Amino acid sequence: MSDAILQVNNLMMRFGGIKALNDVSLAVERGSVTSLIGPNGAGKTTVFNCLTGFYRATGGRITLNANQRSTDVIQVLGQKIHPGDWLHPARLGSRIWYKMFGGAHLVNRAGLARTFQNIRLFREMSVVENLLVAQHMQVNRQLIAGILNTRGYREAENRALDRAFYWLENVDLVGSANRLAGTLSYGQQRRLEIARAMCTRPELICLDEPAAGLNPVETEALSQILHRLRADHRISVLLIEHDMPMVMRISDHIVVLDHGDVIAQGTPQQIRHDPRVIAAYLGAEEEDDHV
Ligand SMILES: Nc1ncnc2c1ncn2[C@@H]1O[C@H](COP(=O)(O)OP(=O)(O)OP(=O)(O)O)[C@@H](O)[C@H]1O
Repeated sequence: MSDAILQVNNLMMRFGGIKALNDVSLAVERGSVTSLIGPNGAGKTTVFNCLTGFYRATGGRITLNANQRSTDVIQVLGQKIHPGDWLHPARLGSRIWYKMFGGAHLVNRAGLARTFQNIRLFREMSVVENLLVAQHMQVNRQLIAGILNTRGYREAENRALDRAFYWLENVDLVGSANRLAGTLSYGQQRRLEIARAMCTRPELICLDEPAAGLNPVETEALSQILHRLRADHRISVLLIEHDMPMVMRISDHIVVLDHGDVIAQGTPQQIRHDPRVIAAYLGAEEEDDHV
């Protein structure tokens, strides 16, 4: 039986006249690694941006089933108010509420975290500070509690520190905890981004090209981390990646986008031999060289 942590139905995204996403439907099974692949400009990052609230989708439905509840992502990001809503006070009230207080933070709180194609760390902060900042939504932030240094405040701070070191250990960065994030190697910064996302306690993590710019040793270390996220922590992973050997090795399910449409989905074995994928993404005559 299907147990999808993320269900995307008929997602559409337009930028003026450009249709970045036409009609995208996909599902991420709980505890799986699902990869989103496709040629440059296919719409992969746009899907991530719609999932995480960086863009407000033009149409479709996104349902996140995490933290023991179902979240309508498009609703919590805040939708336009339509004239018909005035006839339904409850719906109108909810729309006004999410217009005022909704946003990407609610998607994160519902159990989804992401990393970016271009690394976005606080470069002038230490590694551990980057992880503490990520937790500010969960930590007791009351000004008075901080000034009085109450027991509750200290306990919350200690828990945040424990969680930061827990994830630093998982991504093999404990030894660099006090270094400035900007001084880490590229591979280390990528791993720190994953640790930072994990500090927000997601059940689904969306990684945008985490292997970009990594050497083979770093790529292997990254694959191991993703394997542990799933095996040891039951985290579901949605991955955008151009490194085909890695995608084929670690994915349970692959979704292929081209020009804003899903042109194929299936197991790595099925995708490897799908003629539409080969034609659109890899070049039919170069099949053996790339996959
Ligand atoms: N903010 C934006 N404004 C206008 N067009 C955009 C915007 N964001 C994306 N697009 C367009 O949407 C299409 C899909 O872009 P997207 O970045 O999602 O592709 P991608 O599959 O992630 O590509 P890549 O593999 O190169 O990162 C492209 O034609 C792009 O130019």
